Amino acid sequence: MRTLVAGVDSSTQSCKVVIRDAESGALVRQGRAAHPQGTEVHPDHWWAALQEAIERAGGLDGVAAVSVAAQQHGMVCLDERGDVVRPALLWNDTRSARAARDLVEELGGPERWAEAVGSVPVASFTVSKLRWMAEHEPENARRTAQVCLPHDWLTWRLAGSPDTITTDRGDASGTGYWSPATGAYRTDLLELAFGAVPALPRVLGPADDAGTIADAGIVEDAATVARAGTRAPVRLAPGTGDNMAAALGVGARPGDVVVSVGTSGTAFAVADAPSSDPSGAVAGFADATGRFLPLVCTLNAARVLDAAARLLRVGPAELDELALQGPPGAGGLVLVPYLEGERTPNLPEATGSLRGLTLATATPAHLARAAVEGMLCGLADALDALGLDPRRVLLIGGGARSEAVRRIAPTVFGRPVLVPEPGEYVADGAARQAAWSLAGGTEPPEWAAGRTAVYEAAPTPGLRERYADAAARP
Ligand SMILES: Nc1ncnc2c1ncn2[C@@H]1O[C@H](COP(=O)(O)OP(=O)(O)O)[C@@H](O)[C@H]1O
Ligand SMILES: O=C(CO)[C@@H](O)[C@H](O)COP(=O)(O)O
Repeated sequence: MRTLVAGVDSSTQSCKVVIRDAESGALVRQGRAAHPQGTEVHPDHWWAALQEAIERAGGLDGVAAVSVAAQQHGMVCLDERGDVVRPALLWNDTRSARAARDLVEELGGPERWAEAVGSVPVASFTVSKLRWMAEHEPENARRTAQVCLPHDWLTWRLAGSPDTITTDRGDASGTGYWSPATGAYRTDLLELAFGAVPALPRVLGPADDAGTIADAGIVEDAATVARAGTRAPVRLAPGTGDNMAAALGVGARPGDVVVSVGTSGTAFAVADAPSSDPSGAVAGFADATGRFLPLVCTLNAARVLDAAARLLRVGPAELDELALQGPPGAGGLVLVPYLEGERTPNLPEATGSLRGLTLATATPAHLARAAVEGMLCGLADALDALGLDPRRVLLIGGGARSEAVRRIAPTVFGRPVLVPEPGEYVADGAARQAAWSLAGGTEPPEWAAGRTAVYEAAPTPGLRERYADAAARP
């Protein structure tokens, strides 16, 4: 009988589960469930969505190992008994913007942070959220005995909430108090931010053992339980942050840049050495293979398309049609997509804007085109900020399902774009990590890569310049 592995992507908008053959990587079954809206969410909702997604994927029957990847940075605080202290503040919650600015100043400037942990904190980082809580909710801060991240918490719940919580290098690198260069916590920075040092998860290596799923870890129907009988223990892999898992899922190699159009927009690359950018644009994360993952993140990606579709009262397919009908450059109409504030550039209080509106550009097609182009201009800036000359640019994430995004991306990026078959690359990366934890060894198992479509088009003259001008003058 073949061995199966399960990969979980507990990201901002939903939880996805894929079940794959551990040896070949072939997809066997999958399921998903929605997460609530909002930038603070009680972790119990993630737990409920995980159960639902597992059920929709046909349960864990035959699965030998599970790995959970999840949205990065979210602050999950637990009390002495392991109960959640308050709803988690997510990566896209910007109330901690001032706390981040204060922390940068208190340590002596952005260079000091980049040197210490590879990244300069912005509102998204866990360290900034902890400072916000210490200042605004002292009673919750006092009750906080442990701090962990979304994937740590879900893995721990699957294990039946044992004494120790675990994490991995990738997710730890998004806290702001763990150094990818030294592989150690900087509890001095946590103390600076929070005024105390709560217990922190143990940082596991890429294919380490994070325990086994407890019987109570998954809700299963009676028939499945009866079929399973005395089931072999289901191993838990370390899990990781969603971008780290995406890199593993898409098989990113040095020389590739991956651009993900999810709730966040990210551009990242696998690197052999740690990075540190004092400008704060590039976060110097660790990856899920023992390497590193310099990454630029925007707060506004696929939801810009959702917002444009809502304004135009159309669905995603019609938005695509409209955007492709609109002229390249949208006749000078520019949408600056700071709908949730922005992280790169660091403008947490910014709002979106529309420039170049004339009688001629006041059409649904121009607006749809400007929305896709504006969102992609933000990502092109992210790509440029990495400072690499990539061999391949791979486009993934929910937004890459849009034909307009796929066809317009090369006109904005000024280079060909490779689009892997639409899929759940974060969950796939987690599944590959689960297979790796079963097989052992120093590298993840080789799984056959799917088909990749190449999109090529001439760059649209003046587009990036008009966007830069509009973004600089909100
Ligand atoms: N066919 C489609 N066309 C355009 N956008 C799509 C399509 N399918 C999904 N999306 C977009 O995918 C987004 C979710 O992307 P996803 O990567 O799953 O997000 P996350 O992982 O952050 O929860 C939605 O906001 C939606 O805009
Ligand atoms: O904050 C970051 C990266 O630093 C985000 O990329 C989050 O990890 C959320 O990811 P998605 O839900 O958009 O995939």
